[in-house]
Amino acid sequence: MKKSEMTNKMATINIRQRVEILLDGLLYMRKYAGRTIVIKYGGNAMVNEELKTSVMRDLYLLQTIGMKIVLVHGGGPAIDQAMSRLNKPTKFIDGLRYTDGDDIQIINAVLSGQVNKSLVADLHKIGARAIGLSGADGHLIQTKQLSTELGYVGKISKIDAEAIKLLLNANYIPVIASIGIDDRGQLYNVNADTAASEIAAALNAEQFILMTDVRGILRDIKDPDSLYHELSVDQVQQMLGSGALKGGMIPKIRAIIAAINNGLKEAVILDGRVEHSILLELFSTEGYGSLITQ
Ligand SMILES: Nc1ncnc2c1ncn2[C@@H]1O[C@H](COP(=O)(O)OP(=O)(O)O)[C@@H](O)[C@H]1O
Ligand SMILES: CC(=O)N[C@@H](CCC(=O)OP(=O)(O)O)C(=O)O
Repeated sequence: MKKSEMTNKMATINIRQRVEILLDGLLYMRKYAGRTIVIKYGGNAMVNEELKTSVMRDLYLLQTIGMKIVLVHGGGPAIDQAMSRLNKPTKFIDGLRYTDGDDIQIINAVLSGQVNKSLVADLHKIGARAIGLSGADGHLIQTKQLSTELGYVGKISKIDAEAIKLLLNANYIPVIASIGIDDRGQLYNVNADTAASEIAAALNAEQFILMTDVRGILRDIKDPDSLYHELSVDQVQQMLGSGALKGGMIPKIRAIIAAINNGLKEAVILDGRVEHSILLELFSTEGYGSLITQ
């Protein structure tokens, strides 16, 4: 066979494969069309710029094929950097950052300003329409003080999802920073997993995806192959009690349990370091991360 014939044959196979992939995907596109998907993005999964653009492209694709995408973000590493530039010590109590009167100003600037607008800019760069909000806008994330010990760390008392719905109906991707506000206009620092969980429940989302820097829930934290593909909410509750989950995984699992108790069918913990992990999760029967079900 001549070289040009070989190339033509390979091109045909590639096109065939592409068509088959599209047809396979159709089933899932129909499943999620018009449905709301809340994605929590933050931590170390958000640090790599190339990966960040790739995640934004996946979100744009999902929106283009008819899903309502809501992006809720944290930015712990960006806050750490700002604090260290300003020589401010950082203290965590049970995974939550002690936040004094100065800190909340810095954290608001980093999350609502720097991180939020950089995600909006990334979405804009690839052609998506996004609008950045903090939880203070449209009194979206209404909070009270969680405890005096933690300073200005907020406990969510109510989500007013009106602004999100307006943006989704106008075909924007809302990008939401995890800052809360109380009745007197005081801002609060809110854990982004918790904010995303409450927003997912308020929107009655079809899917709640938490992107992080591990494959999902691991039996042995040092062994990425020990991934739990599927767990029930009772099983993860037991794991919380037995100490099998540590550090940042604890607020994540608590957020998932709360979302499911508030009526969500399921949630997924997904590896934000792997390109297109969202598409691999949503467009396959096997999934890709750890699925937690009712
Ligand atoms: N059983 C477990 N399976 C997976 N990760 C775990 C487990 N227990 C603790 N972890 C830790 O939780 C971390 C994820 O939480 P965190 O770093 O706070 O994420 P993010 O910054 O994305 O919010 C993982 O990097 C891992 O070190
Ligand atoms: C109260 C509290 O701890 N708030 C978090 C908010 C940011 C966050 O949750 O960011 P990640 O999702 O990147 O971890 C913090 O100050 O780090």
